[in-house]
Amino acid sequence: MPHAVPPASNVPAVRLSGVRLDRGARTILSGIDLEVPRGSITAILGPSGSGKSTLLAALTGELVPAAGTVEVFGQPVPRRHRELLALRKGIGVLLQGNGLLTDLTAGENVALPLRTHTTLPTPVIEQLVLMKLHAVGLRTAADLYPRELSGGMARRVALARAIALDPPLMLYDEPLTGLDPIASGVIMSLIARLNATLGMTSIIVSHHVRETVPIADQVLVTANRGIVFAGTPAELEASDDPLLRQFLRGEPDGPIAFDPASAQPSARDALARAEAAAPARVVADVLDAAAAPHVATAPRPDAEAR
Ligand SMILES: Nc1ncnc2c1ncn2[C@@H]1O[C@H](COP(=O)(O)OP(=O)(O)OP(=O)(O)O)[C@@H](O)[C@H]1O
Repeated sequence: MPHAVPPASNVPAVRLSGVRLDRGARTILSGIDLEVPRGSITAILGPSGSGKSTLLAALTGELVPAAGTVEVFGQPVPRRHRELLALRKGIGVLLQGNGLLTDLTAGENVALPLRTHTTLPTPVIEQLVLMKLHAVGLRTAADLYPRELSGGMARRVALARAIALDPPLMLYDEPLTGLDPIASGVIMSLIARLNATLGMTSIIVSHHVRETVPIADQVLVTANRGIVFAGTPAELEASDDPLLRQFLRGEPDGPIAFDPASAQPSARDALARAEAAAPARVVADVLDAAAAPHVATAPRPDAEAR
């Protein structure tokens, strides 16, 4: 399979070189050079409309760059449909809308990618489903329907489904939208825990600066059609760049031209919500109560089966 991940390699999980991304006639991002090391967590922050989701779309091949190259695990993102599908099997995606099918139970939702993309026998799939639900602290929720789940539980089921095929790369687009502070803390802890335990690489697009930055190894900030910051959380914190300070403090005036038309939850709102975030201890208690002592890992279906 062209996009099987080499078992041990120094090739970064993601590499963009000289990338320009257009939407129609508009250039959304240009001159993008970045590397995402394997095993790391990268947070992509930035004002509304600055191109964070567009960047993710380039990684999944949904958006073809107008210039430059995008590589995932050392392979250029293909354009041919068949090869693109193979690539996408190795990329788990969690979107803010969850995308759970309402007439299927939590377990059936998690089983969906396994049934679609593998030829594993049903008892094995059932076992894998339980392991994935166990990994997000919801083993006992297998028979519940989405309407019977809280927002936080539904997000965790969606996460279990996103990791069903053991993707080496996970993309999260606003994983905290609509969640209360405690559920947000649980999700962020799970993302960090799964990344470490399952040996994945994670990229998180988020407005939730305070919750996202602490679990990140690398932070990227998009603004003004480019990446205006790439560094560690400590470097972000220490930066006195007026543009970054404006964004992090949610100030409306400054070097970032906020587009009022696309002013969704402003950075200020996001920071205000983040201020109310649950103390880490509460989050840890919830996780400990919900999750098992360790995250179960599933045997990776072989490349042919996927
Ligand atoms: N499918 C599309 N077709 C045309 N324009 C698009 C499409 N998707 C996004 N855009 C435009 O591209 C720009 C960047 O959008 P994008 O969603 O990448 O920003 P973002 O930083 O993720 O924003 P937000 O934080 O509000 O989600 C916006 O002006 C948006 O209107």
